Amino acid sequence: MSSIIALRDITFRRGERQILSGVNLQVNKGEHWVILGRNGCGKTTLLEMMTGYQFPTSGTVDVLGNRFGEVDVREVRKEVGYISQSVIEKLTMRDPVWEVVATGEYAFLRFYQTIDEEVRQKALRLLDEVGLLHTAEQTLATLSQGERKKVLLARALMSNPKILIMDEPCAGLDLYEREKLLIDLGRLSKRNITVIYVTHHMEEIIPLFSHVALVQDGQILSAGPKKEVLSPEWLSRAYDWPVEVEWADDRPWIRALPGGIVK
Ligand SMILES: Nc1ncnc2c1ncn2[C@@H]1O[C@H](COP(=O)(O)OP(=O)(O)OP(=O)(O)O)[C@@H](O)[C@H]1O
Repeated sequence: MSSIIALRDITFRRGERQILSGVNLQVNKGEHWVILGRNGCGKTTLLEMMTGYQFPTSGTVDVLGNRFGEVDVREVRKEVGYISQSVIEKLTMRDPVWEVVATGEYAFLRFYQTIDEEVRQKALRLLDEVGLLHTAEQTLATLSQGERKKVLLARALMSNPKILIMDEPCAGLDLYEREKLLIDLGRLSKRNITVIYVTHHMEEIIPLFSHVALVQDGQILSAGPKKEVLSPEWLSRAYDWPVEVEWADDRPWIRALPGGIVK
């Protein structure tokens, strides 16, 4: 099995604060992972290790066979799509939607250069795939939160990434917008792409996902095939709260039990 991402013996310190310790996580080809854990446990920091935006204090990070620290991280990043609220905040709300998507083709925003017709057509095709072709000429500002997330997905796919990393893409979406976005994410199984997904909501773990990592206080509490990891025992430990898990439509649904803290 070939490794897409391998984090080995990672520790990450910031001043006095130990943010990650003893983290080992391997993502293989054909797997799609969800990372879960309480606020502040280190999920986003783990994603930053994978994208090379942070370097570990000790340990190694290999992405697509490249060891960070030994290669030009910018080259590796071309193969990695990233979707998060911070990416939306960097986009210009006054730009037409098709142009926002098209700029995903380039490693930088090309304010002063014209976009090739070929690139424009590809952007329109991807917009069509997420059901937003009719918005192509509108400005990004006129779209709903859910539509903006879909634009971000189309934009991330412009560069044909091998890995797609998503940090809470469904945050703030209503049930309708969430389900529509999840349908688009489900279609990623047809692409040769590895998905890494951070969320606080178990019901977003659609059948696409094969594996789950539970993070607690900067350590991996449990990691492996989703049905093994998403047990009431592991989840109750990860969230310090007793829970029950029910599977419906191959998605886990969680019920928090009354009664409080598990220790
Ligand atoms: N620059 C920094 N300096 C010190 N501590 C930091 C810094 N950045 C993050 N941290 C700490 O590292 C811990 C992990 O942060 P991280 O953002 O990875 O958590 P998270 O699991 O993604 O949280 P959330 O679910 O709330 O988004 C937090 O306790 C945070 O306060």
